[in-house]
Amino acid sequence: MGPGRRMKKQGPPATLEQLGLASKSKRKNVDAAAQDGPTRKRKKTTDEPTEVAEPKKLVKLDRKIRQDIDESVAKKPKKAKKQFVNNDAQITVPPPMLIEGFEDEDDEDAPELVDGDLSDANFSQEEDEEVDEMALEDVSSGSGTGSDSVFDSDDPDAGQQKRGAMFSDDEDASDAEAQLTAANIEGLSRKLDQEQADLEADAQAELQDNALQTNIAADSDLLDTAGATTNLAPDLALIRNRITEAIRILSNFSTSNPTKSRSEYTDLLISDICTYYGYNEFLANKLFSLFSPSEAFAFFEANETPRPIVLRTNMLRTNRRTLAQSLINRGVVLQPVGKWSKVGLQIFEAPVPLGATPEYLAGHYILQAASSFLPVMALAPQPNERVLDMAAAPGGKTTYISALMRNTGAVFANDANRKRAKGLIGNIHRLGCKNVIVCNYDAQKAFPKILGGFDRILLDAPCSGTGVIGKDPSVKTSKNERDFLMLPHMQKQLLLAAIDSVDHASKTGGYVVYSTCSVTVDENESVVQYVLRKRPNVKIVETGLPEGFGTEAFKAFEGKKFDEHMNWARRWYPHKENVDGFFVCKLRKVGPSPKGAGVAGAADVNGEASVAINGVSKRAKGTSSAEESATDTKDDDDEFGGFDDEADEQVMQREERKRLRRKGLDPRTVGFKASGKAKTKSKSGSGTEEKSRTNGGTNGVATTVDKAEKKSLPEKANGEASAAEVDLSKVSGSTTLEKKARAGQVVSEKPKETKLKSKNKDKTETTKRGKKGPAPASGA
Ligand SMILES: C[S@@+](CC[C@H](N)C(=O)[O-])C[C@H]1O[C@@H](n2cnc3c(N)ncnc32)[C@H](O)[C@@H]1O
Repeated sequence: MGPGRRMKKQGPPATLEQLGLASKSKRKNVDAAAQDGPTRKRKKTTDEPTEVAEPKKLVKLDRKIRQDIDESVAKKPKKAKKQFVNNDAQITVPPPMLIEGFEDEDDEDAPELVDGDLSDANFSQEEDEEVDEMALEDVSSGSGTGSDSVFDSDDPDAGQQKRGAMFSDDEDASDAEAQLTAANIEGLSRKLDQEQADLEADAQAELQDNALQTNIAADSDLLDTAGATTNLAPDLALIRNRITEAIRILSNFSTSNPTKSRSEYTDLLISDICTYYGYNEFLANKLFSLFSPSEAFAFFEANETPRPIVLRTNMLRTNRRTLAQSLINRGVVLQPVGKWSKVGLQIFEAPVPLGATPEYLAGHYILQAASSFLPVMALAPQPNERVLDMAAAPGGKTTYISALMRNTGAVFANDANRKRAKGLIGNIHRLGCKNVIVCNYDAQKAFPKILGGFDRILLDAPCSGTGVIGKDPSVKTSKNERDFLMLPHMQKQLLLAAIDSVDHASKTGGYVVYSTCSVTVDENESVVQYVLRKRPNVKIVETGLPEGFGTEAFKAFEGKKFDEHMNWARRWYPHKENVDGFFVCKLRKVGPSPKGAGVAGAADVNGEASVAINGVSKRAKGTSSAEESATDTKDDDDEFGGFDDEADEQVMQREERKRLRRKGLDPRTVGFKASGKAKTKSKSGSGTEEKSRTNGGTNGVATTVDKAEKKSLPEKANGEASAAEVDLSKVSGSTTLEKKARAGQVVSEKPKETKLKSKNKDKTETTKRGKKGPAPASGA
């Protein structure tokens, strides 16, 4: 089997050497390894008999041509057969060799394979088959329900070309085709050439006809909008010339004697990009806006080919050197993916299906896009931690996390899509991950409500996939304006949930990594900026990835300014690093989330979701819940200092006055003091009566009223109702809209009957009191 499409077209991703990051001596080693591999492979490839490859090509021929072939075969089969030499005897398996370029440091991460580990690798055959079948089936099942519009950089289905390039289709070749001889092929080739020439001649004649009719053929101005697209089939060569010409002019606008305005050239360029590469106009505009014209061209060009195939060594089962050697023995041509990774191997040629080698089946590696190593490296999970992979299927990153933790601690691998969550299980088994718990929740709603207090969280968010167009060209036409409203909305919700679920007091962590395989600002910097605004207890930290690898994220975009440390987040592009487009941002939680954060951020985005009923801490990990509760009061003033306290106080006082009036009390007569009262309310954020007393309830009235209020609220199984109300004070610092929404929710938390009752009561009391004035305080 020859090199696949991507192997022929793509070079290796830029290594750190190319980025000027590696020492010269190490570079020599890598080069040596790279040279070694291809030489061996070439020998083997030329030795292989050609009849293995040829029938496969012919599978695609149409029926008429097949008939021709059959006829031809019938006429002279024997003569042709003679021309073949059976080279089987000459095929040699390269002897085991020690490969260079795999520094000893590779082994640093290799676990000591103790008996237990090995026994894992040695499943009984039956068990092996079962698990592998499941893994292969699940992994190839692709994006399932609910996530059809979202992308996974490692989804094997998203890259069908990849499979095409790596897996033999020989089984499909029919018997008749298998009998083809070289002579037939030669004849067929001549026939096809002739047909092709005829077709071209016809097309040319047709073009000339059209040109005569429309009188546009001899347009000398390349950048005239007519010409290339007026015909039924666009003249792609002309359009490409126009694209390069427009880029040349736009790149040196002042000196290139333009005949049109800059925006006209830009419009024409984008329109041509749509025609030439097949993007919808909305997406072409969005992507074009990220780059200079010439860089945009490079980006669109790079999207025309998939990225190189990369596999990740599973350090739970083996080490990279051993794995590389085994695969080289099978004729695979490979080299380390770059200095930035100790576990990645880039594949140049593979005469065997990489998804079915004994090493694959034994879980020694997983096929995984190089860029999808990056979020896990940034997350840097530590042994014995408690980690959540919030959107985990099919598990490329989960299993890497598990390996970095050396099978200790606990990794919760969640995915909202049930089918995909099941697929996770196959990979987890195959790779021998014993510290992973798979769950199937909508992370927007579930975390931290059901589980929180994690040391680290990875949110590899569902996204539009604009970074993986090379793998899935359907993105070019399927993503529209609506997607870029819906997806960021979901991403914001998920990221808020992640932040609220991590333990800021974790001794080893307290980190959230946000990543997408999209390059749009809406799904990346804007999402991070949004959560920074909503959660001032979070800050951006450096990813810890090698310097100079990737591009700094935007600090400003189209007039919007982002956080001063947004440049610590990183972007990767197909045209720059030859990896899938990717975004990684690492966040550190430095204080507890607001009380109202139990159902993360739900209120502010859609304005109607419920206020957090329960705080993070109540169900979070034992210690952290206590710690969060304990630090709540302490940290309120410092950690949430960025909140607009004054505005909050006004809202709270207004609410308090309303509440007193509903109770038939006159705020003035019960000693309601605007600021003091608000403070009392704020400090009662823990939801406990005691707390509101000790935290400076100005007088007994506040506590009494709280009690009365509690009674009027519906009893919830876990006594959460009152927490819902007091949460309001903790969710300060949000926008006016959000506050309004939240204020509304607090009210709507109460059952209608209660409101009605309360209204009636007000009425009754007012009637009773008449104009005599408000009821005395003691009546409360
Ligand atoms: C980019 S893929 C994750 C790829 C995965 N991290 C890996 O490396 O193998 C995004 C995943 O998010 C899941 N997803 C979408 N919406 C979700 C939600 N609300 N909660 C949890 N998972 C969700 C999708 O089913 C999809 O599997």
